[in-house]
Amino acid sequence: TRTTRPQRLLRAVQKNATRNNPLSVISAIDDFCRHREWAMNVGDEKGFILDSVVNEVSPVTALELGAYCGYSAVRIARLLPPGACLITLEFNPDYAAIARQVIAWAGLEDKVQLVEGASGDWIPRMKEHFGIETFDFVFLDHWKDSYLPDTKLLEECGLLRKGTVLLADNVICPGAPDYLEYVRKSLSYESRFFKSHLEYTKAEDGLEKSVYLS
Ligand SMILES: Cc1cc(-c2n[nH]c(CCNC(=O)c3cc(-c4ccc(F)cc4)cc(O)c3O)n2)ccn1
Ligand SMILES: [Mg+2]
Repeated sequence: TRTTRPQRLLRAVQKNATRNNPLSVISAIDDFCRHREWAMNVGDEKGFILDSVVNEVSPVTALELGAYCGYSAVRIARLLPPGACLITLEFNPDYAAIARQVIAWAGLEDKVQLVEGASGDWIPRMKEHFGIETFDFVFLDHWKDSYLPDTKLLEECGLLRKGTVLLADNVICPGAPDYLEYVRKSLSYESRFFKSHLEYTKAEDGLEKSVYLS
């Protein structure tokens, strides 16, 4: 096929969503993924849980690992208080190019900093490059075997503070067993599982919410 799935997803947004209307962008992507082509966005069911955690935390500084097409960046950024910002890391340049356009269509480019590159390279540079002290909220949605090493890296780089909330997607499917064991056993975290389903399917999945106790 000449176009990629992310390109077809973006076209569906530009066709069916209204500019500067984040909810219409979210709906256009969910409709596309449910009725046209499945794609690995966090989706509407887990997205509702993501929304409730973001509203509870009301983060001023937020980090997302794994932007893909920008769906969860739009879900998060639309709920941020004035002056707050989301930094989202995307490894794949093709995904990043689509995510930038989806975020712009939603009118949220002023609240989102999309950075291309690997989480392991960028996390140690967050403080000096973005002037970030600590993150209030971290959404983990990137390579599942990077969840644990990157969480340890965030700790080591002093980017977590007492009360920082980590929310991890896909802890059942595809799964992040080493991460789950770590946050559930560690005395530095208070962890809770939100049972849900893999986006747009009936397969079991869920989100793990872990509060850093320092
Ligand atoms: C900064 C940085 C960023 C990245 C990075 N950027 N973008 C990603 C994408 C990661 N996401 C997934 O792989 C993923 C997969 C599934 C899935 C797939 C197939 C199935 F059959 C069932 C489930 C479902 C999901 O919800 C997922 O999120 N990684 C990597 C490294 N460094
Ligand atoms: Mg995911």
